[in-house]
Amino acid sequence: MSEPINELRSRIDALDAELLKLLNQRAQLAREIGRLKNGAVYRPEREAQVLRRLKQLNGGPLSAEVVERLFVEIISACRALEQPLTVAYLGPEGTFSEESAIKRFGSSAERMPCPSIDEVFRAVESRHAHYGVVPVENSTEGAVGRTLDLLLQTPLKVCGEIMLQVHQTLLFNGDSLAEVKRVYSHPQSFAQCQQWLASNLRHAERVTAPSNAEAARLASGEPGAAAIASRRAGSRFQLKVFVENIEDDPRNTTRFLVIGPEDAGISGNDKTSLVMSATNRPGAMRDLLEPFARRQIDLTRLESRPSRTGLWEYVFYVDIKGHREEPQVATALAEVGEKASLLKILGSYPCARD
Ligand SMILES: O=C(O)C(=O)C[C@]1(C(=O)O)C=C[C@@H](O)C=C1
Repeated sequence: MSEPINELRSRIDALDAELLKLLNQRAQLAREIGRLKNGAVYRPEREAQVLRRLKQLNGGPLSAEVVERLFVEIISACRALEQPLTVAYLGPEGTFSEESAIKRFGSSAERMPCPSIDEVFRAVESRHAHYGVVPVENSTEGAVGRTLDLLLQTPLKVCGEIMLQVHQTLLFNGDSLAEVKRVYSHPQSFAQCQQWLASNLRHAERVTAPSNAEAARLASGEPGAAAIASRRAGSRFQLKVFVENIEDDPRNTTRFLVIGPEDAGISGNDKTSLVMSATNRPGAMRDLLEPFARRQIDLTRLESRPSRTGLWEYVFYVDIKGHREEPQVATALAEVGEKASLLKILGSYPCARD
């Protein structure tokens, strides 16, 4: 090996030794914090602040995204020294839900795949898992109705959101697209790849599966079968990545919520999720939202769902900017509470995008 490379490598060795020492010092401090804590070990607001600060400090050449990924792992390892956490998600392994759970909790948290969104809620409610990760909306396909319905009923709180750019991959072990006789996928993924399928796989039979990972599993055992799923699912079931990024909208993003026993403290850039309903009279909804408008509190989302208590009655899912404990937000919420026939505060949590 050439002299300059050896010289650079020995500098890397020295830095690695220094990094290792510093990482263990950090882990030791986290452990001490863990001993002083009463209550939850996981503090979403603090983790959001740590990541935000580091991304601001970052001078490169590492990108903000890489810095975030590295420090999520460091925090994950430190957190696990305080207490090992179990995170339930919509399984099986290889789903986008699993990817989003890793994106937030890192790989030192234990993961519990669940067969349905209902089971994720149940696992956290029964304390078999500390936290749960559930999909709530997709930028192409809209709301995930089951999650919204369960949020209305659960005693759990929303303590985080995760935005995941969803890239769909055609996984196939053959040699050409002409050999694909059947495609397995989840209905949401089919919907996200409609144009690509219409132009490239018009003649293949489409078979829906309960999850993308299950689609990959089915395709792996059947010659002439392909799956639309994540790369992760492909490597889990030994399927070749045949075509990448086949989603119709390259910005295709799914938003997930983290549910747990408590919501998050104030991080300085937060959101609050609510469900509310108004009596059935003209202008009722406008009146309910007025306390937010008057204080210039941003609404980032408004979604209606049948209330299931009466025909043509609706509940409204609203996300606002700000934390429920911030004075402006707290007084607006109190006003809304007086007017609404139902107001449930689902939780406050750090915004996923700063
Ligand atoms: O600051 C804390 O409360 C810690 O426990 C430390 C730490 C970290 O590693 O930075 C770990 C877990 C918490 O969720 C937040 C931050």
